[in-house]
Parts: sequence; C-alpha cells; structure tokens
Amino acid sequence: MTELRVGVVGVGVMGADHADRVVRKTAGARLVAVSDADQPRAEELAKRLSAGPTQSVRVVEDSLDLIAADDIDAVILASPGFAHAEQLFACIDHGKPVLCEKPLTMDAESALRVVEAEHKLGRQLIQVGFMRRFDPEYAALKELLDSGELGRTLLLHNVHRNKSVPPTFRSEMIVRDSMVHEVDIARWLFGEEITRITVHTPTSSSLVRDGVRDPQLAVFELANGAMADVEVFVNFQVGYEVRCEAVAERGSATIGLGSGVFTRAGGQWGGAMPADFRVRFEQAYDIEVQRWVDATARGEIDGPSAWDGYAAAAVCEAGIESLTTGRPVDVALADRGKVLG
Ligand SMILES: NC(=O)c1ccc[n+]([C@@H]2O[C@H](COP(=O)([O-])OP(=O)(O)OC[C@H]3O[C@@H](n4cnc5c(N)ncnc54)[C@H](O)[C@@H]3O)[C@@H](O)[C@H]2O)c1
Ligand SMILES: O[C@H]1[C@H](O)[C@@H](O)[C@H](O)[C@@H](O)[C@H]1O
Repeated sequence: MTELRVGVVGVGVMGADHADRVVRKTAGARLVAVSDADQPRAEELAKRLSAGPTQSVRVVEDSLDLIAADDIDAVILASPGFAHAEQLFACIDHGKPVLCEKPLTMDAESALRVVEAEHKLGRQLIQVGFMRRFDPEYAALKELLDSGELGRTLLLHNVHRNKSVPPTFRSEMIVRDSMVHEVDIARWLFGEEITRITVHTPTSSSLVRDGVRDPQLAVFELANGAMADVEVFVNFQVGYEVRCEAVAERGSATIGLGSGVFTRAGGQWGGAMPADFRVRFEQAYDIEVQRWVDATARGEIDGPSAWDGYAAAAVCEAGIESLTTGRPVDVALADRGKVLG
C-alpha cells in the first residue's frame, strides 16, 4: 500500500500533537507539509520533525496552497474554528479527505453549507475530530448500552473539567469548543438528535475574567424523550476530568473515574489526574488518526461525519442563545433526508 501523504494546517497545541502522531505512531501515513498563520511556529515544528533520515517536512506559507498541493493526499485541519469553513471548502474543491478538528465551523448555517457542498460531490471527505468516540472507555460504554443488557438508556450525567483555558476563552466558547464534545457524545450514545438545550449559568468562579460564565450546567433533551446533563467547568484549577454516567432501566455505568492508579492508603484515597486532554485522550487520538488514515486509503471516512459536525453546531448555536436567557431553546435542525437526499 502506498503511504498517505498528509499535510497539517494549524500547528498550535493540537496540530503539533497530530503532526507528531503522524510521524511517530501512524502506520501508512507520512507527514509532508505543515502550515500555520504563525510562520516561525511552522518552521520550528518542520525542523524538529524533519530530524529523522527519511522524514522531510516542508512549510507552506498559505494553508490554501497546502490543501491544493499535488503531493498532499489528505489534510488534518487543526487551525482555530473560525478558519475551518474556508479551509474545508478548499478541501472539497480539491477533493482532499480531511480530518477536521471540532468545531466543524462557527455556526449552523456555514456548517450546513459544508454538508451540502460535500454531499454535492457525491462522496464523504470530511471526518470531524470528535475523538471521544475512539476512546476505549467511551467505546466500551457504547457497546454495553447498545447490547441492551441494562435495558433502555434514560439519562446521561456528564462532567467536563479543564484545569484552565487561555484568557481568550469566552462564555460562548465554553459551549462551542468544550460542551460540543458532550453534544456529540449524547447524540452518539443515544443514536438520537438533540431537540432542545438549556444552558444554566450558576455563580461564576472568582478566578475567571469578568463576564465569563464558568462553570455552566446544560440539559439536552433528545428526540426520544431521554435527557443528558453536563457540567462544563474550564477553569477547575486541579486537572483534566471527563466523566460520563449512563442511567438505564436496569442499572448504570460510569466511565472516566480512574485515570491512572487509584489508591487507598494512609487514610487517603485518590489517584493522579491528567493535566490536559492530550494525556487523557492520547489513545483516542491515536486510534482516531490511524483509523482515519486507513479509511482514507479505502476512499471512506470512519468516524463522525460532516452531518455530525453540523448537528453539533446547530445544538451549540441554540445553546449560546440559551446561555444569555437561561431559557430552553429548540434546536433548528435541517431535515437530514432532504439535505442528504
Ligand atoms: N479534539 C480535541 O480534544 C481538541 C483539543 C484541543 C483543540 N482542539 C481543536 O483544535 C483546533 C486548534 O486548537 P488548539 O488548541 O491547537 O489552538 P492553538 O491556538 O494552540 O493552535 C491554533 C494554531 O492555528 C494557527 N492559525 C490561526 N489561524 C490560522 C489560519 N487561518 N490558518 C492556519 N493556521 C492558523 C495559529 O497560529 C496556531 O498555531 C480548534 O478547532 C480546537 O477546538 C481539539
Ligand atoms: O478545545 C479543547 C478540547 O476540545 C478539549 O477536548 C476540551 O476538553 C476543552 O474544553 C476544549 O477547550
């Protein structure tokens, strides 16, 4: 099998991690080029990753040129969400498969245009980076719930805490960039769309910037009547913590309790907490990128689709509206059958 020649756009925290993953851990793929609005950052990474005898990574100044390049078979998009729409349309124009970090785009309208443009092409090129679906714990939970062993799933309780986030992180980003993971997980575990969302804003931590609502407490209502709640607290100070408990008719199942060794000793109990998502979800990212590379070689995607990215964007848009009023907001979702015909 020939190697998939990959280009990475945006090499900040996540893009640099993915670039390194392609070089060191992913079979059947080769990192060919990187691009970043911050050129020195791209130069530095390319130099570091070109160190091996067989690896030569070049820098392409303009991300659209990287996407168009003849020697790039597929793209990993890890630029900020505001840059995704233009870069996704370029991938569609050039027929390049793309693993696009969440969020797909910044709003439901542009996300739907992406879905429609891909659909017009007649094949799926876009996979969205909802990597939790590849996390072995989440995958085991899904398998258990789908087996029916516990009966119907009725409720999900989620906790999503980051140690801290950059100062640019506003209240809307907590919905669009962080809560979007629970939006995807709820849709995926239930296999149902979310029809209504309410975002409550309890007292904010005194450690966050003026006006930022953190933590947030959201309730999702699903088409089948099930519900999910999530606490998102992105300035938790302690570490990275992601938990999910599913409550079903004949029992419940919880994941995310024991990252690392959980000890009971010397009158204390507890374990280590990962500092961030790169540690907690390392295995999920590895599996995600490997399966994306394998599927791309077959001309397919193997994970969350552009529709999943759009549906999440529509829920987050309603969530951002609810954030300001505290009232439930119905999700306006296009008719899937009509869009994908
Ligand atoms: N799946 C996950 O768990 C996860 C984790 C972190 C971030 N993300 C997502 O990954 C993306 C990047 O986030 P990050 O934390 O790495 O941000 P970051 O700020 O660390 O990196 C973004 C990089 O993109 C560059 N950039 C800005 N505009 C650009 C443009 N138009 N074209 C090319 N490069 C551009 C910046 O210079 C920066 O180097 C976001 O969509 C974010 O939501 C996903
Ligand atoms: O962009 C990041 C990323 O998506 C993480 O997985 C999430 O935990 C953070 O809250 C978010 O800021």
